[in-house]
Amino acid sequence: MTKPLALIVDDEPDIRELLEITLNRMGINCQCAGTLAQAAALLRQYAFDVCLTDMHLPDGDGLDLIDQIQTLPSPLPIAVITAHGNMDTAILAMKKGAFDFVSKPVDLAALRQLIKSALKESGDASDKKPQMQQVLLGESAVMCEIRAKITKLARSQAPVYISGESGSGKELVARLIHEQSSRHDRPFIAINCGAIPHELIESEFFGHKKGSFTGAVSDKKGLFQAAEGGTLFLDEVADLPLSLQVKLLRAIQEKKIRPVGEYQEIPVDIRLLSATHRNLAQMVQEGSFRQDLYYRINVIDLHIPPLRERISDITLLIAHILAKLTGGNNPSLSFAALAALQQYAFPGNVRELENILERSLALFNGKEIEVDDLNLPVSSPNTNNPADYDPSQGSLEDYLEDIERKAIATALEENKWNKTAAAKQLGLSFRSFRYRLKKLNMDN
Ligand SMILES: Nc1ncnc2c1ncn2[C@@H]1O[C@H](COP(=O)(O)OP(=O)(O)OP(=O)(O)O)[C@@H](O)[C@H]1O
Repeated sequence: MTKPLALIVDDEPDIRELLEITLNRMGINCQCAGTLAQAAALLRQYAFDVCLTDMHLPDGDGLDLIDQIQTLPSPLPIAVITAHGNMDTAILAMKKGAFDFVSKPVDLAALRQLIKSALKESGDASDKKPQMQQVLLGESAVMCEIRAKITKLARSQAPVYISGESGSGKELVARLIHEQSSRHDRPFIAINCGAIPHELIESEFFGHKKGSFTGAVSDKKGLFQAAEGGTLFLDEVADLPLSLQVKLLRAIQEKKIRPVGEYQEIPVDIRLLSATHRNLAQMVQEGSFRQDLYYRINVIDLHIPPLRERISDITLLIAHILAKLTGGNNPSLSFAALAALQQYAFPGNVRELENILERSLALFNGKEIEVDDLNLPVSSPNTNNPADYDPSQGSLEDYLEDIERKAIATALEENKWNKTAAAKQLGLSFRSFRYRLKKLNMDN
């Protein structure tokens, strides 16, 4: 088996040597460069598996090298070495696509861990990825973009902050990032930060030592350690008490935790993902969420739009949810029921759609799900859609045709007028799509 090859870029010969010896001991061959120009020459000459670079170089900085590596036909994981405490540079580097960072003075154990993860990542890119357990459905342009982003983000260690309304799919997105990452064979630990009593939260996160407080009858590992090597998903991160926010910030910055009642810090290797349906930026302004923590967890921001803003995804979601609930024996939905769902604002997003369909299955006549079976609350019309039906303005048929025309026009536009793709997005066969175009005089 050929040994992996690393590119080390640092202008200080002593550091280059230390890094080279450390990597050689891990069975990794190295090429070293003291400047950006030398690094560029080596990148043209060799196929590297990983790159480790200092930030300050005589002819530029590490960020330039990140840019350069992103333009390679198959970009390799690049990690940056930052000055101690300079998290801003580390964040900037990760925003630009760096895999991870390590701060000076370089902790060799942390460096070895980082290099192992990076090599696993570059190896996994060519290996077969695991079969996905979950799917993020939706053919709207925004959902296609989110899927592409997930694939890209899975290759990095950068903290991702997933925003979006309740039930819009934030946890699903977090699981997908984990499943597609090199950490997929390690734990994915999801914590609902709002569900843990404040007095227990520190011990839940970081663990505790026996006797450190009443009730601590034995040593206990916390969730950070449970997620070792994997991903920690902090759901409802806005609910974290301020006292824990300081400790979390330290854990992220130092990549170390200290269990309650313990003197020694323990290194931890986790990928941090977080989410909330609340407006975290506003909470920072109000002083109820620490600004420094906000910047650390929000290195990459991924926003999931509410379902009412991607109505074209509804048909696909309905088919998927009904198949899941009925084991593939999908009942059909009347046209009016579908139109009613397309008109609905879904304050609870996809989770609410799941609940509505589950309830309707208990109520429908066994043939077709009708509007009444949906039991939709009357108070939440979708303001992204045409106004409520008013019989004085025309027949129901005209009204429904209008909705259909708008849905088709949107799908065509989103798919750059590709009819096959538009039909797929709407969950229609091509034949039925063509028929509708003709019926609505949209086929010219
Ligand atoms: N695009 C999608 N494709 C398939 N299923 C989805 C999609 N979006 C959401 N779901 C499903 O909807 C349900 C709610 O999603 P999820 O729990 O990820 O939402 P959330 O935003 O994390 O909610 P909360 O803010 O309440 O924690 C789950 O069953 C999830 O699998």
